[in-house]
Amino acid sequence: MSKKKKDWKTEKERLLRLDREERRKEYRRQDFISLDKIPSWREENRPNDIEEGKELTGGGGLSDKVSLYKGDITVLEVDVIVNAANSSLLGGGGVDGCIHKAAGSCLYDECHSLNGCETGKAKITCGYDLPAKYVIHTVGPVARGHVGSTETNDLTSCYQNSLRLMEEHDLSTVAFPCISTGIYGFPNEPAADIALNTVKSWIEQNPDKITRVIFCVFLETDFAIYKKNMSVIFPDNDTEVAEEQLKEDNTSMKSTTKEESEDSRGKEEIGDEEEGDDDAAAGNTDVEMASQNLDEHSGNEDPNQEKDKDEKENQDKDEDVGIDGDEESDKDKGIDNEKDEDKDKAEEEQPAAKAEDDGTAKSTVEMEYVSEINNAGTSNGEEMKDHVESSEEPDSILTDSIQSKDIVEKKE
Ligand SMILES: NC(=O)c1ccc[n+]([C@H]2O[C@H](COP(=O)([O-])OP(=O)(O)OC[C@H]3O[C@@H](n4cnc5c(N)ncnc54)[C@H](O)[C@@H]3O)[C@@H](O)[C@H]2O)c1
Repeated sequence: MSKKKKDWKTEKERLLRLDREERRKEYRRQDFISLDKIPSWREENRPNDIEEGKELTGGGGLSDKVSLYKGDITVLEVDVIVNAANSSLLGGGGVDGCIHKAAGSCLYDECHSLNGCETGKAKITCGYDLPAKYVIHTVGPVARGHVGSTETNDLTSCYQNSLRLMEEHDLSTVAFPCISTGIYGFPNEPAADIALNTVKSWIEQNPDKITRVIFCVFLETDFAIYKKNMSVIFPDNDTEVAEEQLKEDNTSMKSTTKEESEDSRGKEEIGDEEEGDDDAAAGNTDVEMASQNLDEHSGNEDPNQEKDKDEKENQDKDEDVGIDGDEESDKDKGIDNEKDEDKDKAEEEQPAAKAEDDGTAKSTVEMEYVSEINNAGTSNGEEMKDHVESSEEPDSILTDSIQSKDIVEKKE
């Protein structure tokens, strides 16, 4: 006898009324990680001071408000985790797949009511069975290894819009994955630079609005990049040398980025012409703010009224971008565009993430991403346990990860 399907609005209202202790009983997994178990960047870099019993001097600065965590974002007990979603918001693979599996089917149902999301924008839902109270879904740019001004603006908007949506809901602890650096192919280093600098600027402008931003990395590559960059971008209050290093790095970064943008300008100008036409038609701008008026007690206001034709065109454009893992199949589009099928049918047809190598540039990025994923571990060096347990969700995503592992084995 299958479990009675829960209505997402009722479930959301019930869960958001619970206090922490009561909510903890509802987490799908009990091996969650509470915030007090995650050291701030400053604490992480002054362990010997703590050992020697020294009072941590300074503090209250930026490095107290950020953390670097290596592991599965779905175990973090924070106000909100950010999902690197696709424009359909109907799940897929990678971190999106993990979050949907860990949150349960109500997440899919609430996402289905949101009618998609444009690149660079963000929408918020309840966290349901996750230790996080909420999930902010943002859609990163499909970079495929190239970074022009559009990709940079779109990724910056993902972080800005997520932080502003968090503030609108009076939330103060948030965890970000490495948005767009997986199947969307945004190079890891510039993506980390955008993430760290956008978050830094936002905290400097809203110091009292944030308790902690956790950069949740999954791959060894990202862990090394963030560790290096954070010691420069979030220096300890009394570490002068980092400022000097920051100036040097910025100079070198500027010249590299300048070269890169000159290099990609050719590609981008072509892209812009096409995109310009679309954008003009769609009336979209890369950094336009997205916010969603949510009445927490009655669930989401239906964004359909506000979703105009342009946004729909833009959404279709996203779907045409040809990223297999994200493209909704025609059947799925049928669900979206024609009539609201019941959940079971929709669930069977959730877009299955395809991991097979289709020979495009993306597969190089994906291969790197997949080969590294097997060595992911937590920030304290423990072997990464496969935190995400099976759920009533279709196991297309599970197949996806098995497939991707097969690819790695074959490769080896
Ligand atoms: N990676 C895949 O095989 C795959 C396939 C289909 C769709 N997707 C997803 O990819 C699209 C978005 O691309 P993207 O590059 O922004 O996202 P992504 O491909 O999920 O990669 C973003 C980052 O998240 C990391 N990551 C993966 N699992 C976790 C986890 N449990 N906790 C923390 N971090 C994790 C991953 O290593 C990468 O650094 C969406 O369509 C979404 O559905 C991924």
